[in-house]
Amino acid sequence: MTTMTTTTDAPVLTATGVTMRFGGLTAVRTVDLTVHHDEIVGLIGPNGAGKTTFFNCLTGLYRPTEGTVTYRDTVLPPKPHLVTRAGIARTFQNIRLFANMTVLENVLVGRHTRTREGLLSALLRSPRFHRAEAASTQRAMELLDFTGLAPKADHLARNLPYGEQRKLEIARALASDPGLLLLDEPTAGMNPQETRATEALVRAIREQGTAVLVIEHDMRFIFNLCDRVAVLVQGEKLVEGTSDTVQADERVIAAYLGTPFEGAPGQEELAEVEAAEAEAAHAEEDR
Ligand SMILES: Nc1ncnc2c1ncn2[C@@H]1O[C@H](COP(=O)(O)OP(=O)(O)OP(=O)(O)O)[C@@H](O)[C@H]1O
Repeated sequence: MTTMTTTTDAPVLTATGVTMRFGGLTAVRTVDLTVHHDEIVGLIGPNGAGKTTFFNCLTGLYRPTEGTVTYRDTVLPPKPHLVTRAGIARTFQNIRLFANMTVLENVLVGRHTRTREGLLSALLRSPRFHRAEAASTQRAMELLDFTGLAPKADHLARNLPYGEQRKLEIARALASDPGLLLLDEPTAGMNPQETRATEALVRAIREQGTAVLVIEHDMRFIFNLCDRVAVLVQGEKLVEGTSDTVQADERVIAAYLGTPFEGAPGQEELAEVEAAEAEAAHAEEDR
């Protein structure tokens, strides 16, 4: 298991020079990013900008071609289970629940990295195993309460409406008691009411002591919620700053937000951005 020394003011996440190449394509290029324990940080950018690839580097699904990822004071090995155990949990862009398991069981699955009981103890169904199981169930129920899903604990995950399935993914991720939660498009497919509820949930998660890094295309969600926003374009961090700074940045408007503003970039600059997006779209088609 990874050992770590925890200091209160160290960032929970420090990504340094993270680069990910797939053959000739550099999906993420020397990206630095920090997240502190009390922050909600947004990661935005056009389709194909490298946001999910960056998440995959942070969570050990990909071994970055270059760079390091540090959780508090520990450099993380690129292994998902070690990253989870260290304190980083995530949700995915496409819902990944166990459809035929109950809501409670799905959260219990997320608890396993925090359960120390070995196989032998489980097979013998020792008193220690029963105590651990009861504690896990209690924690899972607390999380279902927290996310508003407790009344549906016994329902099959596949029978939940879409917005609740997304909430369940968050509850399951929280079951590993993370210090940092990564959310990949948590409001995709949600109606405005569900989106506002998710906003409140993310704030509550931060208030409970878990920092959040969130990828989202809903700009109202991002700018309402985030203390800081980083913008990726073609794999590179274009701008990072407060919501106000990022919204007003001409390069971000040109490359992503696309809202007309005074002193808009010239045709040449816009053509460059369109070409960049077309290139990213071709790369996607070629996958
Ligand atoms: N496993 C892979 N192999 C090859 N290329 C990949 C792989 N994963 C991603 N890419 C490419 O890397 C680039 C970044 O993709 P990524 O999915 O990270 O973008 P994104 O910003 O998350 O996009 P979206 O907002 O559409 O989810 C794209 O050009 C994509 O085609």
